[in-house]
This record gives sequence, C-alpha cells and structure tokens, in this order.
Amino acid sequence: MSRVFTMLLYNASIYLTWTFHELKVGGFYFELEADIKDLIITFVIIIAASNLEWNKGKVRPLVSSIRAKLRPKGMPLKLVQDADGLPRVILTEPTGSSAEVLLYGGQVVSWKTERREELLFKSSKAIWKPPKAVRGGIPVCFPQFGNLGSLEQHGIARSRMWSLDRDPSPFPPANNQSSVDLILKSTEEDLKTWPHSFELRLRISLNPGKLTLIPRVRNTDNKAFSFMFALRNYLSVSDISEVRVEGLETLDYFDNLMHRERFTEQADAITFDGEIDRVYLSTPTKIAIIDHEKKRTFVLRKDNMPDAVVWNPWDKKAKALLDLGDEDYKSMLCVDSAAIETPIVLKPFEEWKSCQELSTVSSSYCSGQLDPRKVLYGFR
Ligand SMILES: O=P(O)(O)OC[C@H]1O[C@H](O)[C@H](O)[C@@H](O)[C@@H]1O
Repeated sequence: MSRVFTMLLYNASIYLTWTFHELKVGGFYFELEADIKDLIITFVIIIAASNLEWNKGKVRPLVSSIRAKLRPKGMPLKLVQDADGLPRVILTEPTGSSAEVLLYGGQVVSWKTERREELLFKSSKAIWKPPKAVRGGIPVCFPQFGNLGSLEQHGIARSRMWSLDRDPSPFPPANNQSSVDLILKSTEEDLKTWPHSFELRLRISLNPGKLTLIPRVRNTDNKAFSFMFALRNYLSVSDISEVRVEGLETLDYFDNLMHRERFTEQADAITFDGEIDRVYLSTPTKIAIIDHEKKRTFVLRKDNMPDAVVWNPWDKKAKALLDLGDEDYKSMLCVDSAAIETPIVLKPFEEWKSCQELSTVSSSYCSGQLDPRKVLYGFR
C-alpha cells in the first residue's frame, strides 16, 4: 500500500468523522463523542499501518506519529527505580491487584492479589544485577530454551535491558495504568552471537484476578530464522509436596534429567517428591496447578505455545544454584508456556504472536471432577 493511499485513507477518515459528527437519525441529532471520532480515525490508520507493516516490515514515520497522537491519554505509566537501580513499571487495576515489571529482562517480578498476597515466587537469594537473570517472576526465554543451542542458557532476552514500546502494534492498550508494552530489539553485540535481526514485543496486562502476557516476535531481517520461546512462570506455592498439576496426564514428554529421552506420562496428575525437569509436548490450552494447602488453583491458559515445561530443582540442585535459597524449592513450581519441540520459523517481516493468561480460582472449581465445564463439556 502506498503512502499516497495511506494519506487518502487518513483524509477520508477525517472527512467521515466530521460529516458524522452530527448524525441525523429519524429526526434526532446525536453528538458523536470525541472518543468515537478518534476511534474511527485510529481504525482507518491502523488498517493502513498494519498493511504497511506486513508489506514493508516498517510503519512509516508519518503513520506512527499519527497513531501516537491518537493513543488514549489516560494516567501516565508508573515507572520507578528500585534500590538496585533497575527501572520497573508498576501496574495497578481498580480492585487493588498489582504487578511489577522490570525493564531488565522484560520480566514480571511480582503479581499481587487485591489482598496484597504475592502469587509469583521470588528467590530469597535473587541477584538483581545484570548480567544475571533474576530468579523468580516470569522470565522470557528467547531465542533458545535451556542449552538447546549455542547461546547462553535460555537465550538472551532475560538478561537484556528492554524499552517501553511507544508504538505498540497493532492496538494501543485500553488503560495505561494496568497495561504496559515492552520491546527488545537485536543489538550489534547480539548479532555477533545470533545473527538475526528481530523485534520482540511483550504486552503485559493486569485485570481483576488475571495476568495476561502477549509476546510477539517479528523478523526484521532479510532472511528467515527459527527460534524457541518460553514464558517461565515461577509460581508461588505453599508446599511443593501438596501441589498437583492437572492437564498433562497421558501426554508425551522429554525428560531433561534423562538425556531428553521421550516418555509418556502415566500418572493421573503430576505430584512432586523430587527434582523434575520435563518438556510436555502438544499440551492442551488449559493447565491447572492445584495448591491444596492454600486451597488455590492457578489456571494457565496459553495459545500458540504447544509445549509446557515443569521444573523444580528440589534440594540438591537448589543448593547448587547460587541465586536460590536452600529451602526455596519448597515454595516454588515452574510451569512454563513454551514452543520448544518445533522451533518457530519466521520469513522476513513475518510475525509470530502468542498469548498466556494466568488466573487464580478456588481449588474446588478446577480440580478434576468439580470443574463444571469439564463435567458438562469435557474440555480442559
Ligand atoms: O538456572 P536457569 O538458567 O534459570 O535454568 C533453570 C533450569 O531450566 C531448565 O528447566 C533447564 O532444563 C534446566 O537444566 C535448568 O537448570
């Protein structure tokens, strides 16, 4: 789509907006709200811009600046500097739940209920200093998972400084206080170890009882590349021995503790009495992590990330990890949304998008037979 056409669309949208500013319907005049006017313009511009993005891999500066002007002007983002000098964004929503997101690693490090109860695990010995990734929260593993490649463990994204994405694609968030858009772009230095230019975007949105992460990866290179991706969810649990995971039964998995040998899960649900490090394959979109002691269930819903990693280091490995307290393994469980077995391939200017939603419900609702939707419709 040419620039001229974009301008034509833009002018047409302004004309339409003014024409319909006063809309005569059945003899009554309805004043259109300024918001609606903005919405119409935004809609037309975004369609034009999206086309440009798909075709050229770049939004023209003109369209970007118009889009920026039309972005909802709510309260500004709360950006604070913590004691270690790492900038973090504080997300809040009206019922009182909150989340904290570090620009370092693009990492959610806290998610609290409206009663200020922390839902994500943070290591008592976490190192809040580059180049170490912070142990806890939701680190982003990209473009490699674990040591399945030549890059540093779990790739580069979790130990890089991300930026606020001032031009999120395609729609700006509805509320600036409860949502943030981050971006990580390949640097000259990174290109030396992973020679593929990319843009990794992450939208983090907080809603009552729910935390949503939408990652996107765009190939901004002139050749195709492939990558692995994982959102490592460090969930805070009362006692790992009292936790069970439902939704992965009967599935095949690679066991990282057994030289990645392939097995089939035989148990009705996964319970924990020792170290575990497995990549479950072709998993359903919904997995339940049931914490009996807390009477709380985390529900993990994911889209376009077919694998799920389950990791707990248990006592020996915990002691070997410098940034994990000796007893910390008891109060954490990682259940990750991931794309590992089949790496994602992107041609130049193509974009991959996925979504993860974490929510909590009372245990009785999701544990097997008591989930009414499971009983009624049999879906997970
Ligand atoms: O210590 P990290 O780099 O965060 O990795 C933690 C763990 O992640 C994965 O599950 C790997 O398979 C493990 O080998 C690794 O120990």
